[in-house]
Amino acid sequence: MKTLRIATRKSALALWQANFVKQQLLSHHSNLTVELVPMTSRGDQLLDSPLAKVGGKGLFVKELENALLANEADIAVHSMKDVPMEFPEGLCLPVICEREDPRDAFVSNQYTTIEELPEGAVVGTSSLRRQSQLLKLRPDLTIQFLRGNVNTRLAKLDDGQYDAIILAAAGLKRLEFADRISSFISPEQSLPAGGQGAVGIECRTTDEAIIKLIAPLHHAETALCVSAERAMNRRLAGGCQVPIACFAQLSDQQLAMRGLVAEPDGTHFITSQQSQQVSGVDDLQTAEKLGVDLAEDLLNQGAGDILSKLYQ
Ligand SMILES: NCc1[nH]cc(CCC(=O)O)c1CC(=O)O
Repeated sequence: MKTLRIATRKSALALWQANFVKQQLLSHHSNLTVELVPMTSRGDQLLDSPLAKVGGKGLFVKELENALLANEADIAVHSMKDVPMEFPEGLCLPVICEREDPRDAFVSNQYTTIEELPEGAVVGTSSLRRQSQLLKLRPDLTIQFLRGNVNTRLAKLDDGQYDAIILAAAGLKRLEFADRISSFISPEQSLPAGGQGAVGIECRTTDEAIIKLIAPLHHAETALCVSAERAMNRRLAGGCQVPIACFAQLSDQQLAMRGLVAEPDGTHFITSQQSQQVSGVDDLQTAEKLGVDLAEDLLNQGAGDILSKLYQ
């Protein structure tokens, strides 16, 4: 076939992910040529306002989806955590690659762990999910707004504006900043966002040849876990940046999942934990049911009240 065009955002992490997909494709198809089509998303332009206020996470994928629909690119590479629950007509996401470390990471130039931070220390994050879980552990901390790509956030930490910041371990590892990680935060202390650490590939639904071409990059176990997580988010309508967290893991045909909805100030937490036997890594139906059941358990415990207050 002709050159395969990959739509990508221009941030270092997005380019890393697009190049990763490119290299994987080249290793499976020796005669293929692949080209990146870098573009700026609205999410990248509006770096000074909280994502929830500027329209949620669809902002990172919309421009790339428009490029696919306009046939200016053939596939788009996304962080699954930024991908909304519904796809525009004509597009699908048939491939989810193997997950990198799903945990949040604590990054500081002076302190090793959250526990070690002095009373009233300033921690940078703009994620209500991270904020609520930090404040639950340490109600004395001051959470300060921090957005921008991974490199910008590290530079702001080094500027001395924060005592520590929280970032996804996956992004730091991929950009070779693993040495900046002071400690990994366990999922029990900071439950990740659905899809965190996983990269997905979106394309046109009718492009059968392309769907076949990218199929070898699919990692069924990751897709199973991420499907459960996305099903929970969809049931909670957790499209925007809200304090919703979940994490699914497969071991011996048993898919185990934890989920939570929290008050941003960390005073009220609703959590649920469930598991389901799956028939295999392709048992997406059971995975999605697990996600929905978990969401319904959270709603039965009152998660709807927290969420509707936030959406107002
Ligand atoms: N919201 C931005 C975003 N989207 C994906 C990642 C990290 C990498 C990943 O989850 O795959 C990040 C940065 C962060 O949360 O620190």
